[in-house]
Amino acid sequence: MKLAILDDWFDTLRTLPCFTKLDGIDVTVFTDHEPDPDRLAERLKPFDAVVLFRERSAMTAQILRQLPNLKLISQRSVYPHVDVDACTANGTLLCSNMHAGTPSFAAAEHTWALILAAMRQIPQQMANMQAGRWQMGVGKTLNGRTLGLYGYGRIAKAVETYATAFGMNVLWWSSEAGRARAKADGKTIASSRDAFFSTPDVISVHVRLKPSTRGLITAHDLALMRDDALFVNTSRAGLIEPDAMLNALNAGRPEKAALDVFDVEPITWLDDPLITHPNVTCTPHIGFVTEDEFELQFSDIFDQVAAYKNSAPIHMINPSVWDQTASQ
Ligand SMILES: NC(=O)C1=CN([C@@H]2O[C@H](COP(=O)(O)OP(=O)(O)OC[C@H]3O[C@@H](n4cnc5c(N)ncnc54)[C@H](OP(=O)(O)O)[C@@H]3O)[C@@H](O)[C@H]2O)C=CC1
Ligand SMILES: O=C(O)C(=O)CO
Repeated sequence: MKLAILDDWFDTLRTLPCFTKLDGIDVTVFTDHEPDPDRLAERLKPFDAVVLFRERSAMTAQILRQLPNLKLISQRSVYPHVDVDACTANGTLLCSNMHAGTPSFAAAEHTWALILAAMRQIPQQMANMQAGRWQMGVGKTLNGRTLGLYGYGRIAKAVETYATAFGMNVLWWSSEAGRARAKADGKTIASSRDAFFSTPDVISVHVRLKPSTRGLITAHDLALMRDDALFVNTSRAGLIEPDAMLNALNAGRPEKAALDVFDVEPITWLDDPLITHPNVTCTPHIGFVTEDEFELQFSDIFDQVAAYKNSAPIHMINPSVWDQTASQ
C-alpha cells in the first residue's frame, strides 16, 4: 500500500510515536503545498491512500476523476474541502477522526496563552529585555473583568473553564441554536448582539467557518467594542469581514487583537500591516500544535489507514456531517 501525506509542511508527523502504526506501508510525506489541481492529481496517481493534514489541499471532483485507483482519504477533523459525491463516484472511502480526539484543550489553552500575552504585553516586555532595556509596560488584571465568548462549541466551553479560574465573568453569544443550548446550560447570554460586542474587556471567537459564517463578524461589530478591549481569534480569519480587523485596530476599537489565524497561511511576505501592527499579538496557527494533540488525532488517522490495509473495519462518520462544517 502506498500512502501520501499532504501538507505536513514541517514533517512533524514522522516524529510522532503513532507513526509506527504505518509500519509496513510505503509512506511519502509532502512538505510542500501543490495548489494546482491537475499537478496535484498527477502527484497522487501512484498512491492508494491520502492523509490530509488539514484543509489545505482540496480534493475536488476535478482531482478525484483523475485518481480512479485512490481507495482511501483520511482527513483530520472535518472540512468540506473533500467532495463527498466525487468520492462516492470514485469508490474512494472518506474517513475522519472527528469523533475520537477533539482539539479543544490545545486550542483553548492557546487562546489563553494569547490572552495573557496580550494583556500583560509579554512579547513586548521580552523584546525590551533582550534589547537591554528594563522597562515596565503596564498590563491588565483579568480577575473581575468580562470575557465575551462567541460560539457555544467545544473550544469555547473549554476556554470558559479557564476564565472561571481567573475570576472573570463570562458573557455568551452564538447562533440561535447555540444560544438556546447555552441558555439551557444556565449561561449568561448578552441581551443583544450589540450588547455582546460593546460590553466585554476581551472577546474571543470560537465558530466554525462555513459559507454561512464567512464574514460573520463585521466592521460594525468591531466598532462597537470598547476602546480598551482585546479581540481574540483562534478560529478562522474568514469569520471576520475582509479588512475589518486592520481597519478596526487603526480606528482604535478594539484596542488590541490576538490572532492565531490569517487570511493567507503561511504568510510569505514581510511587513504585513496586520501582523506587524503594534497592537497585535500573533502566532502562526499553532492552536492545535502540541505533541499531545497531534498524537491523539493522528493516532486515529493512522489506525484507519492500517485498518484499511488489513481489511479491518474502519470508523466512519455520516457523510451528511460534511455539509455542516467548513473552513477556508
Ligand atoms: N487555531 C487552531 O489551531 C484551531 C482552530 N480551531 C477552530 O476553532 C473553531 C471552533 O472549533 P470547535 O469549538 O471545535 O467547533 P464546534 O463545532 O464545537 O463549535 C462551533 C460553534 O460555532 C457555532 N456557530 C455555528 N454557526 C454559527 C453562527 N452563524 N453564528 C454563531 N455561532 C455559530 C456553533 O453553534 P451551533 O452549531 O449551535 O450553530 C458552535 O457553537 C473552528 O473554527 C475551528 O476550525 C480548532 C482547532 C484548532
Ligand atoms: O482543527 C482545526 O480547525 C485547526 O485549526 C487545526 O488545523
